Amino acid sequence: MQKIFDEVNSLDKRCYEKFLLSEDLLMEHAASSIASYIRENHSSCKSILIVCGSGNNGADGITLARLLHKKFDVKLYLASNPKSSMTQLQFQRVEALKIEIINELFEADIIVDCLFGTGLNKPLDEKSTNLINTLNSYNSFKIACDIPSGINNLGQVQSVAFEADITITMGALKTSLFSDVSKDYVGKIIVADLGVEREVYEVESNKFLLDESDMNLPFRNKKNSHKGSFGHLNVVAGCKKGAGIIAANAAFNFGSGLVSVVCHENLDLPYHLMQTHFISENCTAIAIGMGLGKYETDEIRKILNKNVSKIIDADLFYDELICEVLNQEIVLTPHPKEFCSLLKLCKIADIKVEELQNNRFLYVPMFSKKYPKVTLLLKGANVIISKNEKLFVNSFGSAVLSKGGSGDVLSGLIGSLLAQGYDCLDSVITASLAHTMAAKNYDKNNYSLLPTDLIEEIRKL
Ligand SMILES: NC(=O)C1=CN([C@@H]2O[C@H](COP(=O)(O)OP(=O)(O)OC[C@H]3O[C@@H](n4cnc5c(N)ncnc54)[C@H](O)[C@@H]3O)[C@@H](O)[C@H]2O)[C@@H](O)CC1
Ligand SMILES: Nc1ncnc2c1ncn2[C@@H]1O[C@H](COP(=O)(O)OP(=O)(O)O)[C@@H](O)[C@H]1O
Ligand SMILES: [K+]
Repeated sequence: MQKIFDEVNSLDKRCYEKFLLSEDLLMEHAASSIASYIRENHSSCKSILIVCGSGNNGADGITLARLLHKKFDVKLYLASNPKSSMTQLQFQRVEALKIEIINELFEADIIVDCLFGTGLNKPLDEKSTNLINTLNSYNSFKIACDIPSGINNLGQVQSVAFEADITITMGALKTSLFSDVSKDYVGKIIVADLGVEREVYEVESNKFLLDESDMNLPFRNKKNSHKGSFGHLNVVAGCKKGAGIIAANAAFNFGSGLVSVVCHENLDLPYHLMQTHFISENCTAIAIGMGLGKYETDEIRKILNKNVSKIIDADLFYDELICEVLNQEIVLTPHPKEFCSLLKLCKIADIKVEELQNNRFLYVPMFSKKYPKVTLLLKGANVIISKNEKLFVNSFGSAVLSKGGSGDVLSGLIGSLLAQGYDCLDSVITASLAHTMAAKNYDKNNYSLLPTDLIEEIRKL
């Protein structure tokens, strides 16, 4: 996993003070990383348009122009006059080189966006909005320097933002790159070193971006085993029985030794799933909430108080009963609307989905601070997983998963790992990664995935 930071100004400052690196040197490395990327990946491109603002993000762009001058046909567009001292210094250097400054935007082979970086501190004016809209309308290959212009430090986009194919971000990963909103703008993200290795530049952090290698699949290492060695998951099915059956199916395919669907009615289940009318005596984990609908409160309360691992999803986030179990070591997997209801029920905030989506990295820690024993997975384009003080982002998901039933598969995967003895956080991290990797491996198209296709891909991981 890789560290993520809410801000990096203090890390830049630490480089000046602790390692005696100058701002000029850091900037040279920033620009040099983009130059190397272009030389290595787009050597046959001809024209490069670098669009610069008045601050140090613009200064990165002006520096880049100097580095690429002559090797490529570089044109600089200055959206405003150089303001910061570094921008002015870099500008004097390109003036000495007589690099061409243009006043009209054009569809170059590559566009590098150096308009605003981490210094964006107010909404874009009409001129910047139009400029970014024009750049977005071009078919050029688009590179964002540090962060796509228009995304602020909270990962919000007020009007428009540069739609990058790749973001080359300076020094370390920033939280703002991983809001759900940002996902449509950042493209691929790579980190550029700023004169020291990343591990030297970075300090401690409690936020992490998950890598594929953080997925710890349930391989069966024990030779002397039987079905009971790999747990027994009980999936409680409610009025929308399909949800429970999908979850149960996902769980069985992810290694749980036994999976039973708990339902008062007799169900027509696939042969590998068992049915029980009440929670099994020997169950090692319970998945509940998916498609639950109306249920007898006392019965649910009894299930929620059973002393086994639990994953709670969907309808239970609208029921006050949930508040009774938030001091347990449990897993909760709400989508944004369900999380808003949960926040309201536990008196943390009364907000609309839009407010949550604009501030996911604010409300998730608020919840975890109040309920440190709960492992929370907030669904979304970039899934956020949080336990106690630590927060993890899974950015591998895609719109392939925007389908009814995708969340039920996820609940089943988490339940499966809980049943097999994983702790809550490990279950959620591995299940979430498996869920998104499986979706990534589905190669037909990005619209037709069925829960059964997703489960089929899980089988192949
Ligand atoms: N400090 C350092 O050592 C380094 C800084 N670097 C670059 O510096 C950037 C940060 O530079 P700055 O702090 O100068 O900030 P920016 O270059 O992001 O922009 C800030 C400037 O734009 C103005 N501004 C902010 N929002 C605006 C809006 N909506 N409309 C019009 N003007 C607006 C500000 O008043 C300020 O003049 C980073 O993103 C990174 O690209 C890198 O070169 C790495 C090293
Ligand atoms: N655009 C997207 N990018 C990444 N993941 C997505 C996207 N859309 C949906 N998902 C994932 O799909 C799942 C949907 O879950 P949910 O909304 O509970 O569906 P359901 O209840 O119908 O099963 C979540 O894990 C969510 O993170
Ligand atoms: K930028």
